[in-house]
Amino acid sequence: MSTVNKPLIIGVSGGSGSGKTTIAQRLIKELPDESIALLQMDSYYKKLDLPYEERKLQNFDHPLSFDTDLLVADLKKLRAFQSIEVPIYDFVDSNRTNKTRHQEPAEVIVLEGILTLYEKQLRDLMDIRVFVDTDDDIRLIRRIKRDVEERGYTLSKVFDQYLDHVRPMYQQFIEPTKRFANLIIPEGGSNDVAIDLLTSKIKYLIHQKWQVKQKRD
Ligand SMILES: Nc1ncnc2c1ncn2[C@@H]1O[C@H](COP(=O)(O)OP(=O)(O)O)[C@@H](O)[C@H]1O
Ligand SMILES: Nc1ccn([C@@H]2O[C@H](COP(=O)(O)O)[C@@H](O)[C@H]2O)c(=O)n1
Repeated sequence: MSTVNKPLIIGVSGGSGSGKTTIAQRLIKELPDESIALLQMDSYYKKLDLPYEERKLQNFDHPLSFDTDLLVADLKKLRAFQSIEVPIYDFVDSNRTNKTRHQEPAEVIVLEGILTLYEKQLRDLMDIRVFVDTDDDIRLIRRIKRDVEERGYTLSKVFDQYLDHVRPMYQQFIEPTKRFANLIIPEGGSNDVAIDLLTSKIKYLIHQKWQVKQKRD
């Protein structure tokens, strides 16, 4: 399939709390005239057949905690302009629900998540690869706030999980994927220049595709 006949796929990676979701949402806001679908890798955590007490102790920062096969298959469907059923994940229950949400295909797909640049199969589907690079202390502060306020975790649970899983997995698997990025964005969602550059590049690529299509038709 030629690049003209497929959507633009943007991968946004970075550590937990780096600002990936904020960047993805800003892109959607800055491109009001484009059809954009946001896909979050968090939706693709594997279903765990374990009691709650064991589930919540799992390592959710390891590549094997994701159903990458399903994510790759869904991304390929979106790339072929087919709709998908995205699994719905419950962070409070620490498990995938039996529910899904319908996702229509779009001209631009933004895939956001801690390990989006880890799997070659995913990287190969992307037109632009972004790594959001935010200092560890800032990411930890944001994470404490979010997990306590939104996910009902205790401070002790947040600290244990950070030291046991989040920090070592970031160092082992997530941070090394920076070298696969075309664009590294320091300070995440508040980096207006980086957002402007990214938005302009996306608009340029869409325009280019449109021009090739016009010439061909
Ligand atoms: N530049 C920023 N300044 C202040 N707070 C921010 C900034 N970027 C993100 N946040 C906040 O930090 C938290 C984590 O950001 P989010 O975009 O969800 O990160 P991620 O998706 O990488 O985990 C959110 O509460 C968000 O509002
Ligand atoms: N049951 C779960 C599943 C995941 N996490 C944490 O979520 C982080 C990834 O999401 P971000 O939006 O922060 O990028 C990841 O670091 C997991 O530790 C969790 O705490 N519980």
